[in-house]
Amino acid sequence: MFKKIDHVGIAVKNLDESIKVWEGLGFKVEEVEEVPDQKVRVAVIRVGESRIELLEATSEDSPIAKFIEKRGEGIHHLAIGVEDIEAKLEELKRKGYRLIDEKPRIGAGGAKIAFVHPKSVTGVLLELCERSE
Ligand SMILES: C[C@@H](C(=O)O)C(=O)SCCNC(=O)CCNC(=O)[C@H](O)C(C)(C)COP(=O)(O)OP(=O)(O)OC[C@H]1O[C@@H](n2cnc3c(N)ncnc32)[C@H](O)[C@@H]1OP(=O)(O)O
Ligand SMILES: [Co+2]
Repeated sequence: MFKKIDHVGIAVKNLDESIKVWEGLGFKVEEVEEVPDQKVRVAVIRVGESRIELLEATSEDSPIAKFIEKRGEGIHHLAIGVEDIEAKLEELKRKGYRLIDEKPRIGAGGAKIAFVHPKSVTGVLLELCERSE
């Protein structure tokens, strides 16, 4: 059911500056994409079969803006690749996990994504991610 660690999301204040930092480390940003539904701009770095997502808020009410206000920059979420996101959501709902998204939404790269509340996952914001690749 779980395919791989799809990506780690990192909340940053300024995407362009953060890209310089991460590329200085030797990483390569593959693409930068805005995801209006999530009020974020994302820089995607591939690392083997996984990705790092640098996330900048595109509005004051973005979840990233609120996160940074409260906790500063840093690791924001863990995304796991799944075969069938609807089936997984059903299962977790049945088991009593607190779902932020009952139905998947469209995320970066057109993936189907859904979040599970950190209060249900030992303090980790968990993202389920189904890609058609
Ligand atoms: C581009 C796309 C993609 O991959 O394709 C993305 O990733 S979009 C990535 C951006 N989109 C998202 O994050 C969407 C899902 N996130 C959300 O719906 C929200 O951010 C929530 C996770 C529900 C938190 O929102 P809320 O308004 O409740 O904020 P809050 O500060 O009151 O947080 C409530 C409690 O959760 C904790 N909390 C908040 N954000 C957290 C995080 N990222 N990791 C771990 N804990 C977190 C807070 O410390 C607080 O705990 P205490 O009460 O103990 O202090
Ligand atoms: Co993500």
